[in-house]
Amino acid sequence: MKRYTLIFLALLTTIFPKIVVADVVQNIDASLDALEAAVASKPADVEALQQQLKPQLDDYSQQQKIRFWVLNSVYHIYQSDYNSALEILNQAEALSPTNSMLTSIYLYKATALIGLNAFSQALDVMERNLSRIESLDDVQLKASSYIRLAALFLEMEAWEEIETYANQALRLNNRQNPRNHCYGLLYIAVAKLKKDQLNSAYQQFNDSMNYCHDNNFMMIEAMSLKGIGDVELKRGNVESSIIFLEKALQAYEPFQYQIEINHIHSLLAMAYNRLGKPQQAQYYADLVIAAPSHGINLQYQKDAYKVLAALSQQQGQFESAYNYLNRYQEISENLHNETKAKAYAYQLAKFDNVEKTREIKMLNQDRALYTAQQKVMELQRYKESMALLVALGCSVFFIIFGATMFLQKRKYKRVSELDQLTGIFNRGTGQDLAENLFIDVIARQGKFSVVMFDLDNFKAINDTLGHGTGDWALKHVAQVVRPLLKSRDLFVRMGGEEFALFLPDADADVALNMAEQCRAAIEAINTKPHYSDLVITASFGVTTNIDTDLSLDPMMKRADIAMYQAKLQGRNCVVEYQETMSMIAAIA
Ligand SMILES: Nc1nc2c(ncn2[C@@H]2O[C@H](COP(=O)(O)OP(=O)(O)OP(=O)(O)O)[C@@H](O)[C@H]2O)c(=O)[nH]1
Repeated sequence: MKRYTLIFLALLTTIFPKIVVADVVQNIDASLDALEAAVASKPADVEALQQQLKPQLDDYSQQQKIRFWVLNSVYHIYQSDYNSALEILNQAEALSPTNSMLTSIYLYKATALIGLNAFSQALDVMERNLSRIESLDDVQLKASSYIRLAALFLEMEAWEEIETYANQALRLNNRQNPRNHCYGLLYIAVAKLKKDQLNSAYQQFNDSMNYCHDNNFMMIEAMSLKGIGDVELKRGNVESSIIFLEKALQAYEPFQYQIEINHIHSLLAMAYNRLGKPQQAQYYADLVIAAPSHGINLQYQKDAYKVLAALSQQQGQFESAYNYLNRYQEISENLHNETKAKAYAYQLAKFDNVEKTREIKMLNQDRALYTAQQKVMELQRYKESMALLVALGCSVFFIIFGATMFLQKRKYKRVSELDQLTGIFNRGTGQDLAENLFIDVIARQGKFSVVMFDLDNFKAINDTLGHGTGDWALKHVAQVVRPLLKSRDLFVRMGGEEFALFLPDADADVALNMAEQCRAAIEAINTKPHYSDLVITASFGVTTNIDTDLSLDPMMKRADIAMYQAKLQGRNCVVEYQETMSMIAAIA
């Protein structure tokens, strides 16, 4: 049994919640309570109890089964049968234990592994448990788990870790659970004593002694008393040391905690020897030597042999002094080697573990770096695709914008080219287009005719029926003329109530025919539904190109003269231009 295993196992009662549900459950729990008590204090009864309980296992709930197996494993740990303990704990772990029970299973596993000096594996288990503990939401469960972890580090004599986890537990526990607080204070005190921080160790033991006394944790109070006695002895306050050690001895009486009692005996032997009280020193030293010579007892027996050697020397019994010293030397060497081996194994395991942690940390850093790089690349890709998207969007926008602009422009161009009232070409555009058409025709030496017409008495329409009626008439004139034209013919509103037709490839007959058709169509406009008194007619002047015509100007002039002639002839008629008409026009 390792030095502090008993302290750790003393925590056992914290791990099993007492469940009171039904009679059967209660009976099973009561049996398990009995087994637990036997494991802790009556090892002789354990096997019999186990044989009694095993046949009923089928009636157990899952958690009761787990409790049974864990108690079983603890018994094996007490018996130093660590391999069996590990086997049973693996069995219990596979049964889906609760969080609290799983913490116990891990810690008992670590205890068993420490027992086997498998420090690296023990640390592994403890690490695994630690990461589990850290993710627990239940603060109390977390605090209890830290306390048990500190107890396990006590077993490994890892003083720094004890302080770390005990402090952690105290902080989380926040004095809520007196047991956790009590054990936390004790562990910190032991760590300080082992680190030779005697003043703070004294203070800490004092705190744990008072607190544990007030909260009825008598065994921890007894351990604290022993701790103070130990500190006082180391500080040279021998009388005070004896007072505390005697008190501790008394406090341990009810528990019959033999290993602890042996320790106190060895401390008292040393204290009385230093105080110059050989009889008492001899008495306590003999008690220690009488205890079984194994495990932690050897540590105490070593100290006792040293005291006995000193006492023999004082009494002049040099031979026995020599023998005691030899024994002392022998145990010292063994313990030293064991301690050295243990410290070496532990440091190695710790180093391995630190290395592993460092490696994991590095791997995590690499992973973080890789993830960051991926993110940057993703961002880059995102940016690129965004840029592409924006470029594409811009292109689409500009295409749409361009097309819209083009259409708008075309629309405005057309609007600007057209007469708004009638929808046919206005004078400017119509004349330009007609010029091009004319050039094209004369280039081919073809015929080109111009027809000009003007609505008759339009002023009267406006004056009598209003401008609206005038507009209506203008629109309907355009409407009836347009369908009569060929595709290349141009229909132009020259201004007011005057229109022109530019007819490519049309000789005089074609043009006259066209003019006549238009005239008839205008005259035929049905005005009745709207304006009963309205009659719309137009006078037409027609001319066709001659060899001297190099542009439309002279032709338009001639068509205009012919149209004037049509007005003169009584309106609503078609007149072809004649040479003589120029002279009449000139006279007029
Ligand atoms: N309702 C309307 N009237 C217009 C428009 N443009 C010009 N006019 C009118 O057309 C009339 C032209 O009158 P005149 O030049 O005297 O000729 P007319 O009355 O047709 O007489 P004749 O040509 O001799 O038959 C004027 O009263 C103008 O105001 C227009 O877009 N709408």
